[in-house]
Amino acid sequence: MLRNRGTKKELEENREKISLQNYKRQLLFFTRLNGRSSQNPAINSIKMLTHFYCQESGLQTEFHVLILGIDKAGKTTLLEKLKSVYSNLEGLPPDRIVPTVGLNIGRIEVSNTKLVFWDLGGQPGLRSIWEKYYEEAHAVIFVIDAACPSRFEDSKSALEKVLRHEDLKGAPLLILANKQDLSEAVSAEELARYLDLKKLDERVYMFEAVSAFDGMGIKEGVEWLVEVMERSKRTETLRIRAGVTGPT
Ligand SMILES: Nc1nc2c(ncn2[C@@H]2O[C@H](COP(=O)(O)OP(=O)(O)OP(=O)(O)O)[C@@H](O)[C@H]2O)c(=O)[nH]1
Ligand SMILES: [Mg+2]
Repeated sequence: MLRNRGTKKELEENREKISLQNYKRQLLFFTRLNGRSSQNPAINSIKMLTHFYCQESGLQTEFHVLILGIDKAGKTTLLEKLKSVYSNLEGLPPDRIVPTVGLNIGRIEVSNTKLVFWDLGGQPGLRSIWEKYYEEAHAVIFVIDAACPSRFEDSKSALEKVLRHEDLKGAPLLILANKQDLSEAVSAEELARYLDLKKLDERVYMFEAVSAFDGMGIKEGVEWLVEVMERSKRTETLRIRAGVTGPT
């Protein structure tokens, strides 16, 4: 009898394992469909179901966004502003922000999409750390001090190095011309002309004029990023990889 009870338990455990495997397989299939718009109502229903399924089971996609740029560009000030704009948390005021040495993390939710920001230090000696985060990043925000032309060259070469890296292949890129509250700041168009980036051809990207001080342009930039990350092939690749190599 004891043995029978054991067998029943084993059977139940097996059944659970199989249904979990099936569920994972279905999820993989659904996530492959997810992000592509379709004329077929059945496909759209599946996509909606997937969204609901993922949310209910805590498997809602979380996007990892790297905030890069040279030192003093305004990355941490931007992160704190993002927290104030999109959550109930009051971000640190600019006068309490110090140069970043390690990593600052910020979590926000934009129209039901969870975003995790990784803000790294931009001092020359710290830039070699950036690449450790590339593989897991869904997208990159590259911040430039638009009011400081003497440092545009440094920003350009740092950004070109980022774009050349294999681990960031296909990652959407949002380039921010920051500090627009200063009268000497150049526009996003002028900055784009100056940078004249050659490696942008096949990448989804956008230039946006922002001020991490007063929040100008931030919502437009972030909402664009969410939209492109949801449709991005890279997101699909990261999802599949997480499904295949994640815990069973
Ligand atoms: N006027 C103005 N100043 C800004 C803005 N954003 C940042 N700053 C200032 O620029 C300086 C650098 O800002 P941080 O946010 O620390 O820059 P960072 O890019 O994080 O620098 P690192 O951590 O060293 O890489 C600080 O004095 C900020 O107050 C902005 O939108 N407008
Ligand atoms: Mg910083």
